[in-house]
Amino acid sequence: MGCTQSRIALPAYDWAAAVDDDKAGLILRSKEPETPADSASLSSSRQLSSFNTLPRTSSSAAALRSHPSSPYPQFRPPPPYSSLSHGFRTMRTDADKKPSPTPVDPTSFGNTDQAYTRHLALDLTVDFDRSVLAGSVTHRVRVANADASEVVFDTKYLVIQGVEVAPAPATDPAAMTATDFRTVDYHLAAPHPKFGRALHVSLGHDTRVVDSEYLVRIRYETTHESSALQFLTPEQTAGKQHPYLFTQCQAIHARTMVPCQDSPGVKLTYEASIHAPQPLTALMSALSTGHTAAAEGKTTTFTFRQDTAMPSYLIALVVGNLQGKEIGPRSTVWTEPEVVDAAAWEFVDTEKFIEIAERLLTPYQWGRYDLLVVPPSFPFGGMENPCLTFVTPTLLAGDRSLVDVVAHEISHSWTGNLVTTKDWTSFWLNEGWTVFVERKILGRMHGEPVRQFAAILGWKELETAVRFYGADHPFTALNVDLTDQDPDDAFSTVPYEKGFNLLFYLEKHLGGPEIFEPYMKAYIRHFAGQSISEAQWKDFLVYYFKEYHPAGEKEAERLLGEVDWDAWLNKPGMPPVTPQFDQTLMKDCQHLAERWQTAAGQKDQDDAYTGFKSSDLADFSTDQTAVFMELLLEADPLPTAAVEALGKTYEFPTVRNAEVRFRWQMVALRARYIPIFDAVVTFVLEQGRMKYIRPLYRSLYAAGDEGAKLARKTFSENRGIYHPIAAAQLAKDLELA
Ligand SMILES: CC/C=C\C/C=C\C[C@@H](O)/C=C/C=C/C=C\[C@@H](O)CCCC(=O)O
Ligand SMILES: [Zn+2]
Repeated sequence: MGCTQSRIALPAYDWAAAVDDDKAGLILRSKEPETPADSASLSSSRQLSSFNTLPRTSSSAAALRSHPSSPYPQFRPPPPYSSLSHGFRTMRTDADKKPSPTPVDPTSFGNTDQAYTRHLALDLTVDFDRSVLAGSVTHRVRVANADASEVVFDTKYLVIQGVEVAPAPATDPAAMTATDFRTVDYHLAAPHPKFGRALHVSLGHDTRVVDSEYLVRIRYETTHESSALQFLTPEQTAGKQHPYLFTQCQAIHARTMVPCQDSPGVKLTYEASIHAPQPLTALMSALSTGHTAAAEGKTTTFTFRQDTAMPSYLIALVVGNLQGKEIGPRSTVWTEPEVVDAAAWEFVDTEKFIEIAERLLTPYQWGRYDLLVVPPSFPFGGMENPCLTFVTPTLLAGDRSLVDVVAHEISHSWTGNLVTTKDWTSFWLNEGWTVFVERKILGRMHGEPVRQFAAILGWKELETAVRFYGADHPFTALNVDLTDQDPDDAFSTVPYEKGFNLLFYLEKHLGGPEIFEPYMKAYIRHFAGQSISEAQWKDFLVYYFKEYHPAGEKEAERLLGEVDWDAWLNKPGMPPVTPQFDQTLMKDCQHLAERWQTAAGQKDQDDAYTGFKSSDLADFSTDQTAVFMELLLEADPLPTAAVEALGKTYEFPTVRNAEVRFRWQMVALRARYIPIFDAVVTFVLEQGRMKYIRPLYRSLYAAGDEGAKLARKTFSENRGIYHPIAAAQLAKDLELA
């Protein structure tokens, strides 16, 4: 069953008032409430706040009022706070105030500098018999340029059936219906192999006025090629009784589900009516506003609203036999009934993560934070769909050891979903920031050595990626040229880990967490609701530290001047600075890996491995076991006897934890250990998370003739079980594309 929540509009935060209040001493003020709901939320939200951990420079008080030299004329910087009180609402994200249409996005045809979507309404029927979505989308389009004669949407693998346009009702900016729709000409451009077909819609009116708005209704259907959608047969689900559908729109698959300006530079709100066969439940990346069963008892209509502006890649839908179990005051975990208890147990710390993130950044903006455990073919660890994060069941380790992915997706509620990269060339702005916040959360939960150790594991994964591509490969730079490139092809751990390391380095270099954490809040507050470029990110960082660095502007300038920005942002390969991570948790991993390598070097000695005991790993965390195995993967391949001893000593062949199982199989494949092949095939057919299946298939493919044949055969015979995004990448990996 869908849940129903009403959304309370948040009062806008008034920086100027905050400055006055700050000077006066203690209280932060919001603007006068605009609605009774605002008033209700405001009365409970005026709170005292402790602050000013960061001394101001002498000029900063004046700067807070007006800052003519600022590259941000409207910017009134926040006072730095050491903590945020719960219930204190800082901002409202409002597409009206902060439209950020981009004139240019290398991966979108949207003419967003001319006309851009502010809101859209979906009305879709889920047809499991034909495996399509069918219905309409209505865009509320705002004219940004008086010369705009058309609006251009992205489409790929869609059947467009008709387009109508009407002037949007001016009296009600939220109204999505009009009586005077008229059919207009549209034109589908020739298909681009990666980006699909631009849909040109004539606005059809003689007078176009900047800021005027039109409703553009497009009737359409998806097709079997629509790569955002995976329809599962009942046999592919845990319950085996009902079909299932889920979507994955990042990076540029939203255009295969709905005609839209499919650029992260455009933020929109949305509403939806989804008609699904009974007894299935539909959920979206939005708040549920109810559901109604049709009179004839065959379908249920589920309705949704997302009132916080977000980019198209965050549109998400799931339809299946879903059951929810509450795991926190604003969180329910949704999954098939067969796994709901296990999922609720695994993710019990969700609320703690959200609260830590709120203290680090700003209050949670999206109302609900629900989790959906998707069937095993989900191609990623998690996807940060607002209000409803999608996660892979490979996180269900039974010991809560893999929930860092949930901390990661929660962090995206700020970095990525509130503050968004304006195009995919700076994907690291989403991911590097999110890994940074995720590890801050883990550090707050489990201590600084755990954060540092997670960073070491990340560094190892970055080294692996750079080794894989080659140190001069353009995909190993933070900024990637995506001209004529499908972002999926450029996707790797690099933006995650190199981006993290840039922020980790800056934090230390600029004076440590006491100085950097207030900047993190300021960054979110300043850019919330916007899509930004890397240049905007950097300008604000420089501006902030020159204004607020406790050692003064000159020292801040000196420190910032020492950063090799070009190497960090534009050069391929490993980062220009190698971080000194805390080694507390690393030493034991290193020691154990060295012992194995020494033993493996004594090739002819029968007793080379007798010194190893299962207790070697008894005190290791999952991350430590993973790093131990990463160290083995970095070194020369182990001899067969060592692989056998390793598996026997630590019982790796029976371990279910996906991170350990994956690395064990990688170590064995690296050694071309043929007895592992069956287990690898079992694992790659059990789940479709690309983090595991792509390296495993590639390694099997590289493990001699037998391995190569088996890899191709396994994939060819089972291609249908994989998500279209994963299947496309695997076909390339195995040279079958
Ligand atoms: C430089 C690359 C430019 C753009 C890439 C943008 C999107 C890539 C696309 O393939 C989608 C990625 C979605 C990722 C979702 C979740 C990840 O955080 C999961 C990471 C891997 C995992 O844990 O399974
Ligand atoms: Zn992420």
